[in-house]
Amino acid sequence: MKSRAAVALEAGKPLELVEIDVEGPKAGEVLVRMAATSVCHTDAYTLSGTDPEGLFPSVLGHEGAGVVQEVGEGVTSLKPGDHVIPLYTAECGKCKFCLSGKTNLCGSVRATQGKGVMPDGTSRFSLDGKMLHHYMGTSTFSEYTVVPEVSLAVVSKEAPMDKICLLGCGVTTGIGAVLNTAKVEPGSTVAVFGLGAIGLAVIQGAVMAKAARIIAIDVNADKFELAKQFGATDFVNPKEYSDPIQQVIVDLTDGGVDYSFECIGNVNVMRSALECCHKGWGESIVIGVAGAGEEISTRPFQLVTGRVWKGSAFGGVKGRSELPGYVERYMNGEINIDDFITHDMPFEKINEAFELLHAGKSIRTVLHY
Ligand SMILES: NC(=O)C1=CN([C@@H]2O[C@H](COP(=O)(O)OP(=O)(O)OC[C@H]3O[C@@H](n4cnc5c(N)ncnc54)[C@H](O)[C@@H]3O)[C@@H](O)[C@H]2O)C=CC1
Ligand SMILES: N[C@@H](CCC(=O)N[C@@H](CSC=O)C(=O)NCC(=O)O)C(=O)O
Ligand SMILES: [Zn+2]
Ligand SMILES: [Zn+2]
Repeated sequence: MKSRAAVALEAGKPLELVEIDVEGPKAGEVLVRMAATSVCHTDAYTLSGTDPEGLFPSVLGHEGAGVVQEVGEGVTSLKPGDHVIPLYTAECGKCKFCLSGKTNLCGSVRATQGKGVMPDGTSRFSLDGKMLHHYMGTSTFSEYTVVPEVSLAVVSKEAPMDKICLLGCGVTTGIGAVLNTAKVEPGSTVAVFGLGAIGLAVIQGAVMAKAARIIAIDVNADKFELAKQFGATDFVNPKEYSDPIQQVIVDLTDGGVDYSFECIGNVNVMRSALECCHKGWGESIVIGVAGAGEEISTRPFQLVTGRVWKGSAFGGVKGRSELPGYVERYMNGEINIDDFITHDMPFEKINEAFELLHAGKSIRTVLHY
């Protein structure tokens, strides 16, 4: 079938709006018609060419929601008409990871996902007869996409897809990093580096966890107003200080924070986020994604003296079993998604959405198919 899509033909170039060919679902696969998608910084990162797993040409996009059109052979947990959120972190429920009880990472489709193909090693997308790669197992920048059954969460049909698409990545990642990865306790002091959708969702999670003090840090002061609305209590622009930012935060907090979150993807800030943690117990959670060849460093003494460095993928959330609950919590007002959406546009304006993100003018732009 034909499908409207925005294709990443080459690194560093705008997406091309074209009609691609999409093959029907094979065994264990599902054809989904996307209703809405948003642009996450990770899409921009891959498009920039710095993602070591980045492949071109490809159909990017991983923050979306849609409706099942057709299921492949052997698919039993979904049917046409179901509303779904594609998951870049699958949940098969059977692999070593899923059975460990220790992680939300799933091993069932991750290897082929990273190679830009479906689990059978082939692609369902082509343009003028030339194969296009899939992306993150989701490829939400095509109106029709094919996704493994294990990479789809079935959610309520009552929920607006142009809002809950943000649960496919940004909102869930930030809230989950606080509640599942850090397990922030009431009364804690929290520092959040980077106030895009991920950082704002961390702030929302910290409020849910009843943190006493939430320090919002960004080099773009325009981000502070929304951070305040989400519940941040202190605002720090590193550009206004000559001291290293970790020293500024340590001085502000009588020795450092209980928890810090890096929501940028900058390895120097990752170091600052660790070093602003309190001696003896402070934990720093890396959420940001850094480019090929980038490495983190600190003095081992920082860890010897009790600071902990951790990472978080999709907020530690198991998508198939837990995302329907996130949707319910949005529907009953416990989770705020609406305030992340600074722009709504038709899908055809997707390159404008990337420009707004790069310029620091948007939090999330929702694109409507
Ligand atoms: N681990 C995971 O599961 C996930 C990771 N990510 C990653 O999280 C990061 C954030 O994503 P978004 O919120 O979509 O990005 P964004 O671009 O909307 O937000 C980044 C924010 O960081 C700020 N910033 C940049 N340099 C800074 C510095 N030196 N100090 C302080 N603030 C600075 C920017 O002004 C901006 O407000 C990206 O690296 C993305 O790839 C995103 C989703 C899931
Ligand atoms: N391809 C990248 C990996 C980037 C990465 O870490 N992705 C995050 C999600 S980012 C979403 O916006 C993640 O969940 N990672 C876990 C995983 O299994 O990929 C690279 O190679 O650096
Ligand atoms: Zn994302
Ligand atoms: Zn699994």
